[in-house]
Amino acid sequence: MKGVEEAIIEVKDVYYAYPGGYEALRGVTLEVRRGEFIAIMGENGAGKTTLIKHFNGILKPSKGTVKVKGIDTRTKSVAELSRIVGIVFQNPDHQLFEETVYDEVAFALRNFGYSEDVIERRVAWALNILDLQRYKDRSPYSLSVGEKRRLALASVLAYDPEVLVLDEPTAGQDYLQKEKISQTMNLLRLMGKTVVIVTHDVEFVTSYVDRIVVMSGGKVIAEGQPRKILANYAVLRKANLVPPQIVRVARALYGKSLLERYDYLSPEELFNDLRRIMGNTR
Ligand SMILES: Nc1ncnc2c1ncn2[C@@H]1O[C@H](COP(=O)(O)OP(=O)(O)OP(=O)(O)O)[C@@H](O)[C@H]1O
Repeated sequence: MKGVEEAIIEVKDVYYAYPGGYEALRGVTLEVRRGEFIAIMGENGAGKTTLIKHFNGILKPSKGTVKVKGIDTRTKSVAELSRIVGIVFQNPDHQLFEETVYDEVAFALRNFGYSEDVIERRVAWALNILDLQRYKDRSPYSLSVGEKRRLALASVLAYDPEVLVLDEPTAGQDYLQKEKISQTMNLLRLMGKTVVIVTHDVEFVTSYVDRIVVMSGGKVIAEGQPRKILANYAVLRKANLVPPQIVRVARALYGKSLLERYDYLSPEELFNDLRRIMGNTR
């Protein structure tokens, strides 16, 4: 897909030092293309959250540039950029302000001046998708952590930004709710959205992303298709990531040297390949 879609976010040689002086980004260059799903992975403290905070201008680079739809983020307010790039942060408590779940999801829509009937439809749609409709009259603070995280996602989904950035979307979700998040990913794909997911969840990314960007020590240390990155033990080790189960099975079967050749991402791929090798067509 390289070179075909236009870049919607362009990060060019960005350095960022927090006020205390700690340099959390040390020369990051990255392009996110329209309609692409990418995962940013890396060990704790690698700089992932610091990087995504540059996407809607909460943080501005100390050096280098970040452009959103060709516009330098230094020239726009966070409110303006947030209409294009909606971020769902790791800690939902920082994003919930309203008295009811309904009002929480309606908040941005009211700010953007939508009519009440459009707001009502959009809120119901987003709450349904994330299995929160039954809580619509409750206080956001009465929800569990997993529910609060889904509520923060519903709020961003409802106002329909072009790019959605999700920081650890599957953390704290049980199996069923993880499925809800997965369905939401499929929906976003159908809607042609651009999605950036920050995650440590190697199993989750195998199904949803076109490209993985691996960060370590404030730098991008590798990027590429999931099947290449997730079979690269050296990169994964550097980023404190455990390879997906299927990669571990393939390594146990074929050994380290053949892992590049047998870069399965699902049990079905491995099974079909085994059938092919064994000549079993039943
Ligand atoms: N407000 C701050 N002031 C000073 N240093 C900070 C601040 N916020 C983050 N840092 C530091 O910057 C580095 C990068 O942090 P960041 O939150 O971007 O990492 P991360 O890759 O998102 O980690 P995690 O996987 O734990 O969420 C860390 O060493 C962190 O301690």
